Amino acid sequence: MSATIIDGKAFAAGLRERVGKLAGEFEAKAGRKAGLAVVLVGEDPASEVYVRSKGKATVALGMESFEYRLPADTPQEELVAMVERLNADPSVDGILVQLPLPKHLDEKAVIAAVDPDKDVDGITPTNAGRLVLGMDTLVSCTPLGCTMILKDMLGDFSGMDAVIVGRSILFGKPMAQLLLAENCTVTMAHSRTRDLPGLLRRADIVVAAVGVPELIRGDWLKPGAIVLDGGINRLEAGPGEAKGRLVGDVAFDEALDHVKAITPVPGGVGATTIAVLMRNTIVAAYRNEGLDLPDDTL
Ligand SMILES: Nc1nc2c(c(=O)[nH]1)N[C@@H](CN(C=O)c1ccc(C(=O)N[C@@H](CCC(=O)O)C(=O)O)cc1)CN2
Repeated sequence: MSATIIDGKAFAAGLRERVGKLAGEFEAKAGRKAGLAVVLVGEDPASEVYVRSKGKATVALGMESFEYRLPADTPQEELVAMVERLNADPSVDGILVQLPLPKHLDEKAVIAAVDPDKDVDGITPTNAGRLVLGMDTLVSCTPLGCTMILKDMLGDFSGMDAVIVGRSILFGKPMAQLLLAENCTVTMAHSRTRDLPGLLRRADIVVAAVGVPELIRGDWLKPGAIVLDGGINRLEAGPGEAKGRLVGDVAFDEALDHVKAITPVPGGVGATTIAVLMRNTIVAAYRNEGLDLPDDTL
């Protein structure tokens, strides 16, 4: 079987174009640009890259970017105080605290300090609860990107068996809620799951977000499955390589022989994350100004 390789970059480009138009219309209506504040604590190299890309994308789409870089030893109270200042700032529509935070910080308490109306990560207790209750809310970017891709590909996927590997607050848990809302039969697998190959062999949809390079082998997958790989794992650099290769949680080359469609790494669901963040920011901006979003294309 020759699988379709799902192009996350093309999906992201289309979404960015729609967000850019809405950002221009927002500025004309509100008399100001929509604004996204990103807070980075410490110097994790991957986080630095993501934060820089978020700032660039925000500006490129005609929105305002506010970037805050705090030292790795920032005390909890200082970080929470910064979040509270951003909550009160009317030029800020979206707030994102880049994760992971340094170990001494209480991640859950910091997230809980974000105003749910500005929570463009969709992970405050209020927004996580709203998602569970099936209410309209801001939703974590990568799982929302996965759901948008599935809707584009399949339209209706009611009744399909979906297995999610990984139970993080940013990915696995919101992904499960989104697939439940689409009437999938959802199973969550994780590090203590006893028979992962057995579960996966029954899955029409597999979403991997576990952070273990190429954990999921091709012959664990049901023929004709759709695989969304959210793993971004950098392998050790080989001889003569400056950097190791990026691979997902699924053994991609093996999977190609089994599945109907699969996202690559890089260029798959990870590549949609920042475009969806832009989408969440413009949605938050319209809502925060009490404006109706002009169309349904987001
Ligand atoms: N507060 C948050 N923190 C983190 C999130 C998040 O959604 N909110 N997600 C990840 C990191 N992340 C954004 O922050 C992110 C991950 C991946 C990509 C991306 O563009 N991936 C590319 C490859 C990138 C590369 O070459 O390294 C791809 O998969 O094609 C963007 C953003 C954790 N933290």
